[in-house]
Amino acid sequence: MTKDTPAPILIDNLVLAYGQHRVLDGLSLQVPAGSITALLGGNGAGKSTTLAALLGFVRAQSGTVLVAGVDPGMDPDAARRRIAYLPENVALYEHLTAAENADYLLALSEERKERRIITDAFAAAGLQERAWDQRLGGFSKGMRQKVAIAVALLREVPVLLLDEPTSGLDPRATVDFNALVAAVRDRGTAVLMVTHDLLSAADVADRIGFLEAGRIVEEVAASGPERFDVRALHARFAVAAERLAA
Ligand SMILES: Nc1ncnc2c1ncn2[C@@H]1O[C@H](COP(=O)(O)OP(=O)(O)OP(=O)(O)O)[C@@H](O)[C@H]1O
Repeated sequence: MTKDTPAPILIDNLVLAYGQHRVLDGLSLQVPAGSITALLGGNGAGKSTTLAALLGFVRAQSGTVLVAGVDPGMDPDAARRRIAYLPENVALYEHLTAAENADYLLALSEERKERRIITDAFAAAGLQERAWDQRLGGFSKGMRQKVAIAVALLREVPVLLLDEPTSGLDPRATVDFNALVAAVRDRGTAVLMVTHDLLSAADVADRIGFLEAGRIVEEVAASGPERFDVRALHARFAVAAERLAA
C-alpha cells in the first residue's frame, strides 16, 4: 500500500437531499485502509444517510462517493460486494442456527466457506461453542453481533460499516466488540462507525468526525500530537447536540 493509494471509503463534497430537505451539504470524508473513523453527530445529523449513500441505497445530488474505487450510485451491487455492513439491529434469520446463518449469508454473497472456517471465525469473534448450532431466536444483541461480525471477517471485504454497534450492549460486551473491530481494522479494512457513544468511539477509533449541518465540522485524531481529550470533546459534543435540538 502506497501513500497514494485511494482510501477505500472516499466521500468528497457530497450533497444529498430528501425532497427539499438537504441532509448532507458538502460532506467530505476519507477512511484509509487499516483505520477506524467514528462519525458522531446529533439525531438527524445525517449519519445513517452517509452509510446509505455508501451502500447505494440513496443517490446524491452531487459530489463523489467511492467504495474501494466503485461508485455505489452507478453500481450498487458492486459497491455492496466490497462492504460488510452491520445495521443497528443486525438482520439474521431467527429460525436458522448461527452456523446456518453464516453459511446462508456467505452463499448469498457467493463466498461459501467450509464449516471449520466458519466456526474458527465464531471462535475469533468470541461466540461460545455451545451457541454455534443454536437457533438465533434466543440470542442477545451482543451474540447476534458476534455472528454478524464473524461473517464480516469471513468475507474479507475492504470496507466495514457499523451503524450504532454498541447501543444496547453492556460495558463488557462493548469492550469485546471494540476489540473485534480493532482486529478487523488490523487486517487492513477501512472501518466507518456511526455512533452516539463518544467513549466507545474514543476507545477504538483512529479518528472521530463530528457531523453537523450536513458536513464534518471537526475531525480529531486518536494518537500523536493532535490526540483528543475525551472530556473536552464530550463538553463540545454536548453543546453541539443542544444546538441541533434547539
Ligand atoms: N428516507 C428518508 N426520507 C426522508 N427523510 C429522511 C429519510 N431518511 C432520513 N431522513 C431525514 O434525514 C435526516 C437525517 O437522517 P439520518 O437518519 O441520516 O440521521 P442520523 O444522524 O443517522 O440520526 P440518528 O442519530 O437519529 O439515527 C433526518 O432529518 C431524517 O428525518
